[in-house]
Amino acid sequence: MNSAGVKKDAGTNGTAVTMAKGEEKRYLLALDQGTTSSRAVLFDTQGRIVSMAQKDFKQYYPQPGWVEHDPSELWGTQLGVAQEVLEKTGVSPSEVAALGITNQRETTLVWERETGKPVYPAIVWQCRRTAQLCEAVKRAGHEAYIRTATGLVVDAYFSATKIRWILDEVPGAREKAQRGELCFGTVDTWLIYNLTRGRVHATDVSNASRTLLFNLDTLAWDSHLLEIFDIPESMMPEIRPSAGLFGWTDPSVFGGIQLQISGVAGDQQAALFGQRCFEPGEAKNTYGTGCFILMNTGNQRVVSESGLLTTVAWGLKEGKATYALEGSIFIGGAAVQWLRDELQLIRTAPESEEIARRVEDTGGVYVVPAFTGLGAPYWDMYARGAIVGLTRGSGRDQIVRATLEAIAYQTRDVVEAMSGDAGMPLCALKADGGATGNEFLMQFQADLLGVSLDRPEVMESTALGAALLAGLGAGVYGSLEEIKALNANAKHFEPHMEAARRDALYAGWRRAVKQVRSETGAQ
Ligand SMILES: Nc1ncnc2c1ncn2[C@@H]1O[C@H](COP(=O)(O)OP(=O)(O)O)[C@@H](O)[C@H]1O
Ligand SMILES: O=P(O)(O)OC[C@H](O)CO
Repeated sequence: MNSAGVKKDAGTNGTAVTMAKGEEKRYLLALDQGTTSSRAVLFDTQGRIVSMAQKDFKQYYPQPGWVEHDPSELWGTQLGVAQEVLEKTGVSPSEVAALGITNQRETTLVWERETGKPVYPAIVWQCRRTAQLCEAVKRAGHEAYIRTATGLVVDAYFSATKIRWILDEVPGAREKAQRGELCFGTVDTWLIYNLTRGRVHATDVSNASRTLLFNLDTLAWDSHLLEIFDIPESMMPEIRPSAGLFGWTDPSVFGGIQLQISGVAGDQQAALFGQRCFEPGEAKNTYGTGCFILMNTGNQRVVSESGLLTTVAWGLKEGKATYALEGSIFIGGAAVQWLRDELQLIRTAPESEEIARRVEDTGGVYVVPAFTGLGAPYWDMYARGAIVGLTRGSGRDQIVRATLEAIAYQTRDVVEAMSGDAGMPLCALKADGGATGNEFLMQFQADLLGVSLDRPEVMESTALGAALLAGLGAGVYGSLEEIKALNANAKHFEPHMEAARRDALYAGWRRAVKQVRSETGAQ
């Protein structure tokens, strides 16, 4: 590790910056710009959390199905927490070796290149306003090309139709874009632009791979896709590896000190990196409101037969990428919120664990939380939730337990699809996210998959991933092996369930899912 401060780094304009002798660069600062809050986490170079700060910001729902964020609030809250975490720990920015950025993905911003003024609010990944535009793109026969080139599906989730919407609907936007006066960016790009006071317009390969405009083979913007979505190439940021120098923060940002931004990745990919899933077949599941499962597939871009997404996990060198398969589950921890808020069977989320443990099993009860349809591998948007297998003896304990188990069953559905697509079995699962506090769920998950599950001590995998990428990009770490060797204490859950019981339980889940499928989805 190179933490002593006598090395020379490339400065703002490629000039050499020499650190003062004896000045220790002992910290890495991660900015984690999420869907509901901005966080800053300060790590030491061993990957341990020193301190963190978090601030929520407002969600805007201007019409049913529309979701927006205020770009100045994203930047303002993110800057605020970054400054706060340094102030409250008394760490000087000069002790920070590098800054990493991770972010909610796909969310789309368009601003004026010269002034930095957004032409419209940020259109959030959850926003459905461009669903019809997606239908039109499919009707025009572009679906097969898009799926092959991008590894994604034609859906309002991704950035391309959101950019197109802004160009079509904001008066004057298309003309300005054609004159090269507008910049598009996902949230990482917006933060980099502001941190460097407009000097850098760039993104990393993992974020680029979520736009529907990026070609997974050439690792560049795809001119045919830009044509399909009618987006001028001049708006697009430069694409860089996830680790390496993006630029230096403006002196005005951190009290006269310039920090190098040297790690950038979308939040799910950063979590995969933070969990050190560096080998093909290694996977992580983030158990939050929904669940996001990513499996490293190495330098092989796997085309899914089961509707999973192919995405760039990260790129560590120009022209190179590590790929991943991604499957998302719409309702994960949200099912526990439903138990608490709608059914009022529990008072707090952690209470679900104690209640689930009161019974040996659910007595054949399955909860299928298809509240908003079923995602991968079913893709049945008309399926709806159900509680099946009720008997006279079924009560609160069984329903609570079955709800937690449903999170594990859905994970197994995705993992099976992934292993089939990738032709490689899952070797172990790394877990993070709020619901991993539930040890009943963690053990049941290991049992149901028949593989071990690790829950790291440092729960902030996303921020850690950004910090480690930044450390790698800044030369604090020399290799992935060095990162792997850092202390990564985890609680380990070994599978204990017999295979016959595991299979019988899972078969029951598959039958329950069948019962909730819509006629359209079941065909
Ligand atoms: N002990 C617990 N048992 C089960 N679910 C939990 C527990 N603690 C939190 N959760 C669930 O985890 C989710 C919050 O996790 P978090 O990672 O903060 O989500 P997000 O980042 O999606 O907002 C909530 O849906 C909550 O119901
Ligand atoms: O901000 P999060 O953690 O909800 O993550 C959002 C995802 O990146 C959306 O694809």
